[in-house]
Amino acid sequence: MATKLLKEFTVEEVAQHSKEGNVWIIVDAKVYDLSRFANMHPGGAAVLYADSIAGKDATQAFFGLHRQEVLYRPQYARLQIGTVKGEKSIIKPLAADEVSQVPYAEPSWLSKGFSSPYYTDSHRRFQKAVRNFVMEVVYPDAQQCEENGKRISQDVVDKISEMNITAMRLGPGKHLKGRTLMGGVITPEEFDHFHELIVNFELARCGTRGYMDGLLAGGIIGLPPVLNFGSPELQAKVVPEVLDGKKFICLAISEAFAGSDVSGLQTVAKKEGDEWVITGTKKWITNGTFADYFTVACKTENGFTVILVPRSDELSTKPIKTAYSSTAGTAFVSFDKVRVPVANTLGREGKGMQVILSNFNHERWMIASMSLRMQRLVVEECMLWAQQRKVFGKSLHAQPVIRAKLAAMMARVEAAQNWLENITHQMNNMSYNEQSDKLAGPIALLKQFITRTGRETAEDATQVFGGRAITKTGMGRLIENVRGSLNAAPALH
Ligand code: HEM
Repeated sequence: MATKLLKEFTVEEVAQHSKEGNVWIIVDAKVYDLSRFANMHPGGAAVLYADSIAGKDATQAFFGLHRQEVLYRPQYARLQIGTVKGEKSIIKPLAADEVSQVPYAEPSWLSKGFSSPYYTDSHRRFQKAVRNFVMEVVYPDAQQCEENGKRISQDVVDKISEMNITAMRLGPGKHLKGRTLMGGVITPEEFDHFHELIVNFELARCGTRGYMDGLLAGGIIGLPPVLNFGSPELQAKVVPEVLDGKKFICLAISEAFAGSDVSGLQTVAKKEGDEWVITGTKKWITNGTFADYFTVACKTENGFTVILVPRSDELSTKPIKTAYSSTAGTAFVSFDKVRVPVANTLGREGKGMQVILSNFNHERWMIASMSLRMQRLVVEECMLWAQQRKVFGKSLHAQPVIRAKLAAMMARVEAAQNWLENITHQMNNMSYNEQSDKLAGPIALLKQFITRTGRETAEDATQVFGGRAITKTGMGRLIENVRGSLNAAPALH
């Protein structure tokens, strides 16, 4: 709504409208006519007729109870009928690519006056482009799917494929060759693991944990074995289909019989001529409900073998209800004598454990980075809420107990960020094999640390937000959503 076209009212004029059926209020120098809305107000009509609210400046009361974005939703924005004469609004919505001014809401390299040895102009250009894209294209879909549990919309898949976001989430490498990244804002040759970290961070800012996995996370962990261990023919067919968003792939390792104990897997592949015949089940398979390909760890005669299995009549998936939104597409997968060519073997027969373990590094690094960015989002939410919310006559922010919690949250994200950036720098300077050899330990420790700090941050945020931290709407919406994933970030397969 263009503010300048609206009428100006004096405070006295607004005060004339303070009764049931005729109630105006002021919020941040804007005048709202709530006469007809009152009966539909989610917080009830009565609160709007209170002497301290009706016909008055209700800015403080409003921001003590609502998210700022409430006022930007079209159905509420149109309740504004004017502005207050001689007063100016202070609160402005952030532009899509704008950096938050809330302390510690952004990694320090994005904050004014800070420098970093890791990020160049290329990363800065790239970060702006990715944030803009995520806020405009991904964020709205994320909010919707998180709520209704539907899988990511194909329109968003097409757009992220056009930007080559799925390809970039696999890290730097040959799969980027000839691809235009974020409309050409950087070249494939420039792209490194810090660019990739930026993609993970910006996506995680959607603050929707189910959708984050639904956002083709299955492919981020399911495609690398094809890229690194598949035959050239298999790669030529499968990689473009997946990176262009035409087909979906997931990683199928965990079973009801064996989760983290990979060596306990019971899905069996038996060779018959030039085919594998696969029988067994897989559980907790992220994106499995809509995947076209399954990167499957199987027990074979001489150890473990990883095999690429296309969906077929003998392969069935059913959704598993989990703690987070079903938009993630978490599946139980059954293989009933599924036949696939031996040419679909990824890596050497009997050497599947190497394929599985080398894949874990990148997966853990990705999960750690997304979890950390969500923790920073929680810091931002808590800081905003602590400023807005008044209790015992002062803002939450002025209460020592709350300040101590905020400080602890900030210290944790800063510590983890520094460690993560150091490891990312090592990844930039090591080959895939060197990373497998040298970084398995550091990355596993980092993930353990970040998921642990997530738990502590979730607990602190719950105390800061009180009962709101367990409601799916309103002020505590984000805290409620991320609580589960911060509490525990298991593997995705
Ligand atoms: C432009 C005016 C207003 C609009 C558009 C509006 C809209 C909303 C919405 C959408 C909610 C649901 C929760 C959320 O999404 O944040 C809500 C809740 C609520 N609103 Fe308002 N509201 C307005 C003004 C006020 C005012 C002036 C008060 C004053 C006391 C108030 C008190 C409440 C309360 C108590 C709740 C329930 C909060 C909770 O459960 O935590 N609202 N309002």
